[in-house]
Parts: sequence; structure tokens; C-alpha cells
Amino acid sequence: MTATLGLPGSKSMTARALVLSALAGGPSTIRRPLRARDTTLMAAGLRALGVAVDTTADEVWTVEPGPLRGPARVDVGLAGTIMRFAPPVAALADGTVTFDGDPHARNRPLRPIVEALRALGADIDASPTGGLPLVIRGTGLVTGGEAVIDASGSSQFVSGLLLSAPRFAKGLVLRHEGPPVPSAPHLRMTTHMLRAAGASVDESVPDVWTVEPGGLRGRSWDIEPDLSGAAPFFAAAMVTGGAVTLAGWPRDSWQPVGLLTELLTALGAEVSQDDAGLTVRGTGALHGIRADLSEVSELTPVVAALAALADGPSELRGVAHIRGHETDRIAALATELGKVGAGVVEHPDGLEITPGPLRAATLETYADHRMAHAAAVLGLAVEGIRLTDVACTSKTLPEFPELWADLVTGS
Ligand SMILES: O=C(O)C1=C[C@@H](OP(=O)(O)O)[C@@H](O)[C@H](O)C1
Ligand SMILES: C=C(OP(=O)(O)O)C(=O)O
Repeated sequence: MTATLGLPGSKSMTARALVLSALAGGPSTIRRPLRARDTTLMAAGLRALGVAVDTTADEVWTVEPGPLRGPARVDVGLAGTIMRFAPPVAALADGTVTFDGDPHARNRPLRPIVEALRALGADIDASPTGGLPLVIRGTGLVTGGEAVIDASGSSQFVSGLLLSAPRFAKGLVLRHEGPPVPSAPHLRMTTHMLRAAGASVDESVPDVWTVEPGGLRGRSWDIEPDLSGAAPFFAAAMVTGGAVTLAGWPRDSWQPVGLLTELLTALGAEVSQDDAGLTVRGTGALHGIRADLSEVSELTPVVAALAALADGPSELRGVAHIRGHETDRIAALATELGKVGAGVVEHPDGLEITPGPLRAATLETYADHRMAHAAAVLGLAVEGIRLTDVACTSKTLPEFPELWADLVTGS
């Protein structure tokens, strides 16, 4: 298998570009955005709040900010980015905004950001568990100032508050207290993009972020191809001993390409970058690894699938918080990898995986796109792997089934 892929834009960058553009003082364009369920629901949510978001063209979306106002209803689907990034925007609106989403979205953690927003002056009703559905009674103003948060459950609690913070009357000084915040590269993406929109952000003190109040500039955002979306395709090259190139990869990226390279290299791949893009080559070897995946936790399902196919045991730790992702990914991986015959020990913060003779099985996706990716990777090496539902991949890459079929059949 040798293939060059042109993947759509990063989910995380598209979500941030939409929110920052909605909060800016003038119009913006978003070039090569991701068109998927998470980002089209984000656009719809911002539109409901009074922002003119035009997503008609595939290549460029345009955003014309307007006065933020309710009443409005926002459907978050199953998107962490919407349920954590949009409530601070709604708190800035004049009027009542309600948030709800898919059944499992109600189980995803939200309380820390709701409590921080209340401390910053917002009026919010949440469910008894502290999560969805939310009712936010906006007055057109969030006072802002100092807040303390435990963001060990998701970096998105911090990102969500920071993205809207320039519009808080007193800005924001946010301090994290608790076990480490996961997904540090996503926090850096947030602060990079805030600065690119003209915000003044200080992150020089560990676990403290300061955002000065002030206007955000409308601008043109160039969205990079989605690195996490590329992971199953890279894994395919590794399982088959082929090569997959992600085209259009920038020299300077806001996504954690260094961490991904380290990880895939440890698993046995060769990773290189040139004008053609970012290339991952299988070497015929797949090694077991011990890794702390906290910084790249959304890659856990695909890495776990590779670990089940490796030449020795693996230990993947540091990802307790992925029990709060689209599904409890630690429990889901333990169950599904067990079904195919891998030896799995479940820990509160990860998995030990011992490859065994693998067998055919029907794998549950739990409405989780990355569980579908993991099953697809296993299916390259094990006869008779079936998925209960591939449509869940529309969350971040609706083209996944076609792209995967093309890759596997070499068309
Ligand atoms: O800010 C973002 O765009 C994201 C942050 C991470 O969330 P967690 O910190 O909850 O893992 C990541 O897993 C998610 O897919 C996207
Ligand atoms: C954790 C993920 O998504 P979300 O943004 O919904 O948290 C993910 O895409 O792996």
C-alpha cells in the first residue's frame, strides 16, 4: 500500500477559528475548514447566537460577527469542543441560550467550566450532575477576573474559557488546581490562535493563564490537515508495511507532529517530511511500547489497535480522562480488544495490552469515531473484523469509509 492523502482540515483548529471569528470585531475567512458533524454543529450554534457563518463553499467559510443574542438553542451533538467552547460565548449573549446534545453528551464532564463561568459572573442552570442540558441566561456581559478550575478532566475547560476571555470585562486570570491538565498541545493551539487574533495572553506561569480584555481582530485562518484524523491511515501503512503521505502538511504546525512522530517511531514506523508532505512508512516491524499518552490522548484507540498487533506487550498510561471522551475509551478498548483475543489489563488511567492470536469479531463502536478507526486498523490484519456502525466517523471525517476503502483496495 502506497498512498498520498489529502485530508480535510483539523477539527480543533476549525472549532477555534469559528469561535474566535465569531467574537472578533470584523469579518473573517476560514480556508480549508473541516466539514464534519462537530464543526457544522459549531457553525450552527454560533449562527443561532446571531453570527453570520456561511459554510456553503467547501474551500472557504466566512464569518461576519453580529451582536450575540438569545433566545437560542445549541445542539452540541457529541462534540467536546462545542459543549466547552460555546457556553462562554453564550454567556456573552443578551438572552437565554440552552445547550443539549446526543444522549452520551449528557455524561461528558462539564461541571468545572460551568462553575468557573458562574464565578466569573454568568447565570447558568445545569443538570444535577453539573452537565448538559444547560440554560445560560446571558445579560450581554461577563465580568471575568480571577477563577480557579480543576481541568484534569479535559484541557477543553481551559481552552473554552480562554477563547472568550478577551471579551470578558476584566479579562481572565485562570488557575488550574488538581492533577495535571491533559492534552497540552491543544492548550498551546488555543494560546497561539488567540494571539494570532490579536489577544494578549500570558502562560509563563505553569497552570496559570492570563488574558487581557480587548478586541479580537477578524482575519484569514488557514486550517492545517487534521493530524489525528490521519492517524488511522498512518497506522494502515504500519500494519501493511506500506507508506502513507499526508499531503499539504505545513513546515510549521500548530498540531503535535513531533509527539506523533516519536510515538509512531517507537511503534516501528519511519516518519519523514518533505515537500510532498508528512510520510509514515511501515518497516514490517510493530513494537510494543510503554507510553504516557496524556499529551496525545485522542490517539489512544488507534495506538491501542497497533499495540494489539505488535511483537510484544504494551502499556499505555496517563489517560484517565479519556473515560470522559465520546465513550469511556479505556473500558471500550478493554472490551473490544478482549473480543479479538488480545490480553488486556484495565487500569484507572490506561491499559496493558498483550498481543495474542487474534480472531474474527464484531466490534462495537459506541458512537465513537476513534473506536471505529481502531476497528478498521485491526481489520487490516485480522480476517472477519466487523464494525457495528461506521457512520459515527462523520463526527470528524465523513469521508472515512470511502477514503479507507480506496486505501485498502489501492484505488
Ligand atoms: O481542544 C481540542 O480541540 C481538543 C482537546 C482534547 O480534549 P481533552 O483534553 O478532553 O482530551 C482532545 O482530546 C480533543 O479531541 C480535542
Ligand atoms: C476527544 C475527542 O473529541 P471531543 O472534541 O468531542 O472531546 C476526539 O475527537 O477524540
